[in-house]
Parts: sequence; C-alpha cells; structure tokens
Amino acid sequence: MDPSDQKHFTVVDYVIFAVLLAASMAIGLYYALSGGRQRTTQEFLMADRSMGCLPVSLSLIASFQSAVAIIGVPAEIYTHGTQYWFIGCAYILGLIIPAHVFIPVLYRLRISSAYQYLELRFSKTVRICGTLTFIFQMVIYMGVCVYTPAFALNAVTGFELWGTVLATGLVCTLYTTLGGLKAVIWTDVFQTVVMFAGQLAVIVVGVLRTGGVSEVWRKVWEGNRIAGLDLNPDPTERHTFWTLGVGGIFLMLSLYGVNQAQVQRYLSSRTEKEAVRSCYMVFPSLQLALALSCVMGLVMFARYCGEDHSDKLGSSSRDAMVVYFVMDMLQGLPGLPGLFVACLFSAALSTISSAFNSLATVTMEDLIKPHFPAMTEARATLLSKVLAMSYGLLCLAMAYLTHLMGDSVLQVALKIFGMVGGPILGLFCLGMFFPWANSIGAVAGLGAGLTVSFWIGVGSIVTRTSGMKPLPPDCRVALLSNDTTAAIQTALSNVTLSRPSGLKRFYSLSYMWYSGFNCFTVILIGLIISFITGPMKEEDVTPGTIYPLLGKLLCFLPEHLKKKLCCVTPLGQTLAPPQRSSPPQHKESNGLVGASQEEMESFLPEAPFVEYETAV
Ligand SMILES: O=C(O)CCCC[C@@H]1SC[C@@H]2NC(=O)N[C@@H]21
Ligand code: NA
Repeated sequence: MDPSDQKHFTVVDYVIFAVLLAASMAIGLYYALSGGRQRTTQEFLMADRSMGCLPVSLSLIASFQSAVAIIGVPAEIYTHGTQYWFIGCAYILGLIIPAHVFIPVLYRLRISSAYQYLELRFSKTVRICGTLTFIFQMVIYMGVCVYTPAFALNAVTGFELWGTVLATGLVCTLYTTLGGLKAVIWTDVFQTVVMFAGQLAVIVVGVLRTGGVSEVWRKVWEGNRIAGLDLNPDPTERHTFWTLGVGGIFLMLSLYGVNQAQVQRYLSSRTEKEAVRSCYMVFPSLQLALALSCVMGLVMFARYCGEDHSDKLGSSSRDAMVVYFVMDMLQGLPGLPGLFVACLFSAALSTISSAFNSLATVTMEDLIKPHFPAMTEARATLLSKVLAMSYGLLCLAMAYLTHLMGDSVLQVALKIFGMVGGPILGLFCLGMFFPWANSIGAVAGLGAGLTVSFWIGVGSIVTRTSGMKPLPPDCRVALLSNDTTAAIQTALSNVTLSRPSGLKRFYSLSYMWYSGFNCFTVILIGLIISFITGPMKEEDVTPGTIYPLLGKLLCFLPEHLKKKLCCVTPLGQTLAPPQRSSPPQHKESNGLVGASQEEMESFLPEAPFVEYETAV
C-alpha cells in the first residue's frame, strides 16, 4: 500500500493501545503477588477451583473469539453475505450438550487436564495421543491469532509488523507466566469488554458516516448481501443452513465440549453448577459477538460498495480491508482508532493467553508429571511457568508460518478446528457414549480420523475453488478496478461451474463439515477395531467415565425394556471401582489417575451416573 494513503495513528491512539497492554500486565502482576502467589499448580493451572460463573463465562468467550473473528467475519460477510450468521443456530446445541454431557462427566472426575479422562477411560497411550493432538492444534491456531492483528494493521497503517508480534507475544507470555489461570481469566474479562466496545464504536461511527441505518440497509439489500435460509443439502456447498447450523454444532462441541482451554475453565469453577451456568451464560455473549462482527461486515459493504479503492489497497486481502474500513471510518476521531487497535489486540491476547495456559497445563499434567511423580510443588510450578514462556516463543515462530498460508484467516482457523478438533471430539465421544470401545480402537480411530482429515484438508487446498459471490452490476467491489470487475462478471456469468465428481467431490466437502465428518470417522473406525480386537466389558470400564447416552435417549422406554435393550440400569449407589490392573504409579493430588481404591470411591460421581450391570 502506498504510504500516501496510509492511515496514521495519533499519539492518543498509541496511548490507548499502550494502556491496554499495561492494564493486562497489571492484572497479571496482581495475581502473581496476591492470593497464594501462584506457588502451587492447583492455583497456577486451576485457579484453586474457586472461580464464579461470570468471569468464567466471559473467559470462555474470549478463548475462541480472537482477532480472527473480529477481522475474518466482517470480511466473510462483505464477500459472501450474511449466510455465515446462521452459525449462531449451532450455538444452541453447541452449548447445551457441553453443559449437560461433557461438563458433568469431566467435572466429577476432578481432573486438571481433559486428557486425563482418556487415561481413565482407555489407557495412558490414548491420553498421550490426545494431548499431542491438542498441542498440535493449539500451536498452529496460536500462530494464526498472533499473526492476524499484526498483519492487518501493518497492511493498512504501516504499524511495525514483527515489532507488534513481539510486543503482543511478550506481554501475553509475561502475564500468563506470572499470574496463571486467575490472571488469564480476569484479563479475558477485561479484554472481552474492550473487544465489544471497539466493535460497537466502529459500527456506530460507520453507520453514521454511511448515511444512517436505512441507507445502510438499502445498500446491503440491493447488494444482495442479506442471505435467506439456504436449505441446499449439498455437503460441498460452502455455507448453507446445514453446514453452518448442523456442521457448526460439531465445531462448537470440539471447542466448548472437549478443548482443554474451555474444559480447564469449567474445572476451575467452584462447583459443577457454576460451570454449567457459565456454559449457559456464554450463549447470549457469543450471539452478541457474532452479531457485532456480522453487522460490521454489512456496514463495510454499504460503505464501499460502489466506490473504488483498488488503488489504495492493491493486492492485500479482504482481511486487511476490514482494518482499512475501520481506519477510514475512525479518521479524525482521535482515540477511536486506538480503541479499535486495543480491541483487536484484546481479542488476540485473550485467546493466546488461554492457549498458553492450557498448553502448559496439559504438558505438565499429561507429559511431565506422570514421569516425575516425586516432583515437588515448587519445582512443578516453576516448570509450568517455563513451559508457558516456551510456548510463547514457539507461537511467534508459528506466526511466521501463518504468513505463508494465504487463505482468509477465518477459513484457516475454522479448518484447523475441523481437521484437528474434530478427531479429538470423536475420541471423547467414542469413550463417553460407547462402553465397548477399547484402547486399541481409540488409537486406531484417532489415527484414521487425523489421516482422513488431512487428506481432505490438503486435497481441498490443492484443488481450491473459492469464488466470490457474484455482485449486482451496479455495485463494483472496492478492491477490484472496473475492468477487472467486468472481467469477473463475464467470466462468472458464462462459466457453468462444472460439478466436481468422485475424489474432487470428496475434496470439495464444505470445511464446516470437517468437525462432524472427522468425529464420525473416529467413532466408526474406533468401534470397528474395538469389536475386532475384543470389545471392553462394561464392568471393566472405570466408573464415571461413561455418559448413559442410550439410557437417556431411550428414557421413554419402561425399565424392563431398557434393561433388555441396552443393559443399562441406573443403580442407587456407585459400585466399588474395579481392581486397577496396574498398581497406582503415583499419587496425583488432583486427579484419579493411579489413585488408590478409597480415593477412587471418594471421587466417584453420585448415583445419577450409570453403572453397568451385566446383561441379564
Ligand atoms: O475467532 C477465532 O479465533 C476463531 C474463529 C471463531 C471460532 C469459532 S466459530 C464458532 C464459535 N464462535 C466464536 O466466537 N468462536 C467459535
Ligand atoms: Na480472544
């Protein structure tokens, strides 16, 4: 972008941005110097399991609402219209199922890492596989989250790119390392407020400067950006009600049901009820976040449709255009561009800090502690801090990798969740809903799921066919010059998109189905291998690790029928846990793994959880 058109920041803007970083640091330092001063892993990683539902719910939003959503969703709405808004329908089941299925099972096991569940249900190997897959997913995702705001700002304002990445990464690493989960949750609360404020400011100023609500509405309506209910069942159609409203449920379950960053927040709640309540409280805030970013996209469309800005932005992507739009709107209003930059970095910091902390937790709990049972609390806490720091530096490296990806950042993030989060969701579903599944089946299922997901993911990149939604003749796209638009119009009008067949059709599966498709692949292969290698007997399954799905689904059946059908009878008391084959390797202060018999009993969930009786 030529310097003459670069939007510049006033001193006030830089001050506001600096205040945001300083406030985040202050919260981090406060929790480093108060309370237990982060001296135990219980406090550093689990916030002493003392959190209330309000901070937890805002922190749950912040974890997966980063600059990717702030920039990527408006760019999506501008380019393809409001179809994406239907993902809001997925938030209903996408939060009810975690609240009533995953939280009860995971909370009552009193674990610190979600993947401890996999060892309880299957074996240590399955736990390690789950942990490594999670680490892989979050490290790449963190890279996208650090890179997005810096890249977008640099493209429009000349804001120093790698200096920003470094500043963001270091501030985030510091307050996460110093203040632990308590600092991460409370900075998330502060940053979520800044995030909403920044987006609201842009929308209000944008609407006022584009001629008011009715004018904006007229332009987006004429620009056919308001999408209707698209019930096209074709799974290769990128965004339809089914891919977003149903495929999106699996995406939500992989994030809000089994992702360590969210599970850790549920487990840090003071009671299970608080955790369930925080999950419910996520719903309105998530809908608000979605609405704000979609409306921002519509205002941007109303503003630029018809004007021509191609010379100003040149080749930079739609994502950068969102920042251009914001700087254009907020010019001459000192402090507001700084507020938006603070909003962008709040979104990024709150997601990255959650990722650091959850990565440090699982690395500690799943990969290190099991091999060093005698490690003292002090050393374990110090190691957790070193881990948070090292993940911070690793993420800067990943930011560079994102530089090479090229796709729209929202697309990249959602593909990562689908390709890696989907199989992990499948692993937990296999464990919770199918008592017959055994460890070999679980590992085979996860392997198959990841293989298929990377096969589709890479295939879709190789045979990429992503076009822009055709524009009405009178509205030229801001980014393209007139003749290019004309060329696209003619090209689009007379080319009949050849329907992909066979393998190509497989590659063109909508990325919104990746989570669901990969989840079912893991379950299917996991069950097949389990039955081939000898299914587990119900009495061998660790109590409390099964969710009585069949019992709940068939709850309308009379007892004797249920007994025959799925040999499931809710017993009044919890059975004595089976003798564990391996002697307890180490006493885990906050987990059941390797716990002794009486510890197991003391932790076991009360009656509502089903114990299986052998089929009569
Ligand atoms: O914002 C990001 O970092 C990732 C993009 C959004 C991830 C998913 S989409 C559905 C759910 N709603 C959110 O706000 N985040 C998650
Ligand atoms: Na965030």
